[in-house]
Amino acid sequence: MEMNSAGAGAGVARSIGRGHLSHLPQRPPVTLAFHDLTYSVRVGKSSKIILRGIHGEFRSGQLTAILGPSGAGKSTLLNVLAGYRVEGAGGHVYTNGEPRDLRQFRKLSRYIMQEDLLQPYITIREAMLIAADLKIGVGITAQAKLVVVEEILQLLMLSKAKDTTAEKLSGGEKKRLSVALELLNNPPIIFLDEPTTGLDEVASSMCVSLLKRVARGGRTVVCSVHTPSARLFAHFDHVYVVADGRCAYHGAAAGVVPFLHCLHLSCPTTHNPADFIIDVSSGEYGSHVNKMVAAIENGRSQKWRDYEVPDSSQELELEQLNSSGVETCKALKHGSTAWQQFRILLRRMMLQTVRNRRHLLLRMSLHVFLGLIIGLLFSDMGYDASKTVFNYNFFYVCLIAMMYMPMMPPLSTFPREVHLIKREYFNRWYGLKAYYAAHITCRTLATTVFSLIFLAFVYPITSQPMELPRILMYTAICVAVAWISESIGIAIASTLNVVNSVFLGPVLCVPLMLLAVYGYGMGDQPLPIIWEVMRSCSYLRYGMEGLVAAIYSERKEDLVCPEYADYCMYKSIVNFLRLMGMSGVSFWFDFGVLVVVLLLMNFLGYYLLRQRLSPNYAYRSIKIIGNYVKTKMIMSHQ
Ligand SMILES: Nc1ncnc2c1ncn2[C@@H]1O[C@H](COP(=O)(O)OP(=O)(O)OP(=O)(O)O)[C@@H](O)[C@H]1O
Repeated sequence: MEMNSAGAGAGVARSIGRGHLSHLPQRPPVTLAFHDLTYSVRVGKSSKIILRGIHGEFRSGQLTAILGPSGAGKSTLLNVLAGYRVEGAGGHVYTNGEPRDLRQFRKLSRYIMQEDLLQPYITIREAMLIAADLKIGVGITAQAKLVVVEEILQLLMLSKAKDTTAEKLSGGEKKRLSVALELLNNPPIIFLDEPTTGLDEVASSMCVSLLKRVARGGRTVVCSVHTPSARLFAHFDHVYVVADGRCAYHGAAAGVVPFLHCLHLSCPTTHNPADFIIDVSSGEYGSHVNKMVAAIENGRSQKWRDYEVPDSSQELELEQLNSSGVETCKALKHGSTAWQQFRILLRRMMLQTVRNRRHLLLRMSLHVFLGLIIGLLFSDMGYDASKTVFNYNFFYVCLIAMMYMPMMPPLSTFPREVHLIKREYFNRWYGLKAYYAAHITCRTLATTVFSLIFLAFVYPITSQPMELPRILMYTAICVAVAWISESIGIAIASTLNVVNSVFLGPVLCVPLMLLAVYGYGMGDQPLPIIWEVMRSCSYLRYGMEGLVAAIYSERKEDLVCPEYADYCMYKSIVNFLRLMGMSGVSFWFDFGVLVVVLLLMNFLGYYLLRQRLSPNYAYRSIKIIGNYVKTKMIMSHQ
């Protein structure tokens, strides 16, 4: 079995070696160096040091592996170097010998995270073309983009699966697609967090071989790897071992065994050198970490760096790829304008929405089902003078349906989407404004269609007035409430995870629902100012007044008192409105307030999402205060 997989792996490596990336724009090589790098986090009252003044250098054209025992700080090092974690980091980072400008560096580097965050209902080919439109933009023709995409798919051996949607891809294919998407504008530095985790031996070998090939094109490729096999280990040009936040080895992969030998630690010939150095670093063979850190000077020593002379043919390839048409670093900005990004993202979101048939069907059935149930519960009550209060309740039930149904989907799906946006936004696929505008447009369209389906059932079944202006006004208020509720859902889900979002959303609705109807039925008697203020905080209140205004305002005729009823107390609409304290309601005022609330909620959602992706000083301060209060509360509780 081992033999077979080894053979397959070698075959894969050979075939990858034949791939080309000639159509990609050429970039200048970037060597990344770091001196005295530290990273600490606050844990309660104290701070925990994760990286302890380490040094190192990752060169262009080389594939670097960051190894180490679990919890040593590999991912943290990758996050800090990629600029993904900035707060709590110290030390100096240099690119090509110059101090790193983080803003500029983010344009140069791409970070492929451990999770395969892909759009599930989009095929590989579509995903690549969409990414090409976003990243390469209109600078090249559609035909040229196709060539670039085909070239990368071939290199990453994804051509056979190019018409398969991402949800159906194997683990290895998903990983390769993540890499392929980031290769599109040929970044000079690529960071990968554990690209082989979850892959079998052959898939891991294929993945690392292609990364080596990508590196050979003049890129700096750095990945953290969990216990690589001996064969996988041999692919790496450079190995950086982290042990308890310090550098325990920094040099050529082939130098690991001689390095350990110099420290009187002999790796048995049958042992995988990667396993051995990780075992030694984790203290399994005694306390040797200090010795290793001292020998390698916490990463400063270059002694083992060039232990083996690099292959000259590889050098040649590197030369060729970087010899002509090199674009400047500044060219690595967004490839498309905000308007183009909006259109491309909207197309992608529409595709996702339409292809998620099960979800669409579920939402549709739910709206039809609730439309029928609510309609039948309040059937024919629209003109019935003996049921005026029930009709009023129908308005309220309509609002609650229009609040919950659009709010729940973003609460459960958007937190995951935020992770995807994080990756794409961090890797500079698009601007957040374009994304948010496309997201709101796509969601709004779906919500409008579903709300109309719901209203198409309840309005006629409950015998509301069949006058066009009233129908339009009723629909406008319901749809506005649905949009606001959806925006609130998005704002909550922009900040919290699924569990907390799904808890907070419905809980938050309870006071909104209570405040919406508090004080109605007391006539024109004024409420205490505090209740007036609190009531005005619930957008549902404006929804309620808007619906009442839509159906009852300026209605001259009385409602019909059925024969079976002895007495109809609320036959006169004017009297009913007076009793409810709603005599002066104005549709346009309530609709106007709802529009303002809608705009505010959308701004809030955008602001929270932006802060989640790149928090500003004020937001960070609020978080620190929040954490401090939380810690205090926990401590006082103990
Ligand atoms: N925000 C944080 N708060 C507290 N501790 C943290 C935080 N981030 C990381 N750590 C700790 O820092 C150490 C290094 O974490 P890191 O994820 O970098 O390890 P790793 O080497 O990648 O581990 P693994 O191989 O298991 O993924 C761990 O002990 C982890 O618990």
